Amino acid sequence: MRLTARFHTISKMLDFYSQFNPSPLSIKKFIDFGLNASEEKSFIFLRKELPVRLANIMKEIALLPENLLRMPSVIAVNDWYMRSFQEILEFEKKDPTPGTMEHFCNELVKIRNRHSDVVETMAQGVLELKESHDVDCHTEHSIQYFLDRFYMSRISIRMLINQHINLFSALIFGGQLENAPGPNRSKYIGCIDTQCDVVSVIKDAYENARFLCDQYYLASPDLIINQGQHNDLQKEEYINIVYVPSHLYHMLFELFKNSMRAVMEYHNSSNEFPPITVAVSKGKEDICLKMSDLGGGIRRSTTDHLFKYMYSTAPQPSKSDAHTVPLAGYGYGLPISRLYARYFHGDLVLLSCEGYGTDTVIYMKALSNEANELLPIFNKTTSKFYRTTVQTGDWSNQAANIGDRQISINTKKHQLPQSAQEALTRAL
Ligand SMILES: Nc1ncnc2c1ncn2[C@@H]1O[C@H](COP(=O)(O)OP(=O)(O)OP(=O)(O)O)[C@@H](O)[C@H]1O
Repeated sequence: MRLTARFHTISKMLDFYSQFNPSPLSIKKFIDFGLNASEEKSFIFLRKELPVRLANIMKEIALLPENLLRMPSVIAVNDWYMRSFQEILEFEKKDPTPGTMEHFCNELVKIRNRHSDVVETMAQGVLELKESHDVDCHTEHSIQYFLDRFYMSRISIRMLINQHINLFSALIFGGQLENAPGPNRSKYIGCIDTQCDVVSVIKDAYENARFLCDQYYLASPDLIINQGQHNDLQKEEYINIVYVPSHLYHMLFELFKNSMRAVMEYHNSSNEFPPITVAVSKGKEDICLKMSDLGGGIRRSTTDHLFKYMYSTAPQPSKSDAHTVPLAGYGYGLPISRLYARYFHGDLVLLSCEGYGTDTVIYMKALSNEANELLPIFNKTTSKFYRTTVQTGDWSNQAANIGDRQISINTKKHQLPQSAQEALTRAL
């Protein structure tokens, strides 16, 4: 097919599939499906659901600011999405024969590998933009909105692909998780651990972060875990959750790295490093993990920026690092961890006291039927968002309200003369 004709067909298919809303699944649904796993059902579901999720987010890529779309890394990411979208559409009308389903599984492995560097590459694209252009408020606002949705969509697509591959790939026996430790295999349904031992994931993440910390600072803070006494439901020794352990590990590892860095830097003149404490509790609604450090805390004015993709206090990685040190210094640790928490309707909240330390709480839904996927939907509201300019602030600090944060801008409004302002202040 000629190139323009093919482009026309893809864009028609994108229009078609983006009309559908993605179908969010709960952890319970993933489990129920996995227990009576039918490859044919999964194939039929995914050959529609994957193009729907891809098309929904690809329509948003097209709405990004022109400057960003022209960055080489963004062009590369866009190209991967186009290819993967097309490859899945090849199965649109095929009969679910064993051969077709095996081919489908192999294609999913190929797609998963193709997209493994998407986070870093997109981050690189944003850096390329920052280096070559002045980024205005509106562009920054759009990028923040987009990246939250784009990365969330990616988490969800990888979840679907991983479940299918883990359950049905001939290469992974018995549909179990590749790296599940031997005796634990039966607890896994795809990549979900039905009895995920929260404390062992905490210890695992701590040990790996501590390894990095020891290498860099030649010392590291100890870990104290408090659990059980806050356990609202049953006074069991170990708190278990039905969850994706790799997601929990990702969040904890990022938080440990941050806390360790803060503790080591804040107490650099002494040989004593206060421990990091993690409290674990199980309530009726949530399982909560609170990590507390005495690393000197964060300024309140900085806290507003911590979940922004365009902010990091760590040095930016050089381009040559992009494939060797994943995410190092992109400043994506907190925003991506919060997406993992929110993906199944949990959350990640940070509260800091400057001059003292920081508490970070991870919330996870305690009930698997309430742990529903949170997915971005492409619709008129989405398109309108990218077109809307930043609104003029209506508080005296001349700030524009943008979602849950504030950005200072210059308003065009005339100010009262100094004497009138003083008179007004006195009158009040
Ligand atoms: N517990 C903490 N104590 C003090 N400062 C913190 C803490 N957690 C985060 N920060 C500050 O927030 C910034 C952003 O953290 P984030 O994890 O998002 O990115 P990063 O650590 O800079 O880079 P990356 O995680 O991508 O390697 C950190 O650079 C650090 O300055």
